[in-house]
Amino acid sequence: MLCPRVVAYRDVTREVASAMSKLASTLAGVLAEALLGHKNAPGVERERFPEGCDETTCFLRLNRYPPCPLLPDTFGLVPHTDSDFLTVLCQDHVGGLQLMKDSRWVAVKPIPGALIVNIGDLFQAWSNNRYKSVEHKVMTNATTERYSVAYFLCPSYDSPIGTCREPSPYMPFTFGEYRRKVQEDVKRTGKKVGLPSFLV
Ligand SMILES: O=C(O)CCC(=O)C(=O)O
Ligand SMILES: [Fe+2]
Repeated sequence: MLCPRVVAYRDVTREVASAMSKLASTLAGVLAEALLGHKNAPGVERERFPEGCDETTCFLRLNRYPPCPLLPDTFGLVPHTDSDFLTVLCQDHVGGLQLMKDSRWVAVKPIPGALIVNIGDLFQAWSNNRYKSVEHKVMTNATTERYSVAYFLCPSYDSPIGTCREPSPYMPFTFGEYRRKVQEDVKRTGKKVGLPSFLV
């Protein structure tokens, strides 16, 4: 039998996941429509976009960043882009998230109750680069532990990512092929190459 505290956490997690999931798919549908210029274009219905995403393929991650008093400027998370369609992020009051804007790192100020939405690599590919996968990182705090919760909107591994309009600057690929290539590139070069590996 689960203890009452575990049950309470599980129920809260379920509620948070369900709210973030609704928000992520609604936003993805709206952003797709904005590019296609009309609702329910052939093969792209707001409720169905992105195809292949459901509760078995998307996931929620709890990030914990312990305080780091000895070394200032330590990464909690190294600079990266997310390998999904989009990410809905909830951060606590501590701060530390930064994103790349106009070649400079900009701190994302925590606002109580606000969610952050980051475009991921798959949306950049599908949109033919109209939407940009944002590079971001997390810096640790010397004295205070930080938490964030991230919901990743991703499809099944066999889902083709496709494009909003041909010709696409990218070769056709499935999410599984993308993930494998990212891992291969990391092993080979020490870092994620991402979409440039799929340019035509
Ligand atoms: O903790 C954060 O604010 C960012 C988390 C993140 O970028 C990730 O989980 O991919
Ligand atoms: Fe991220």
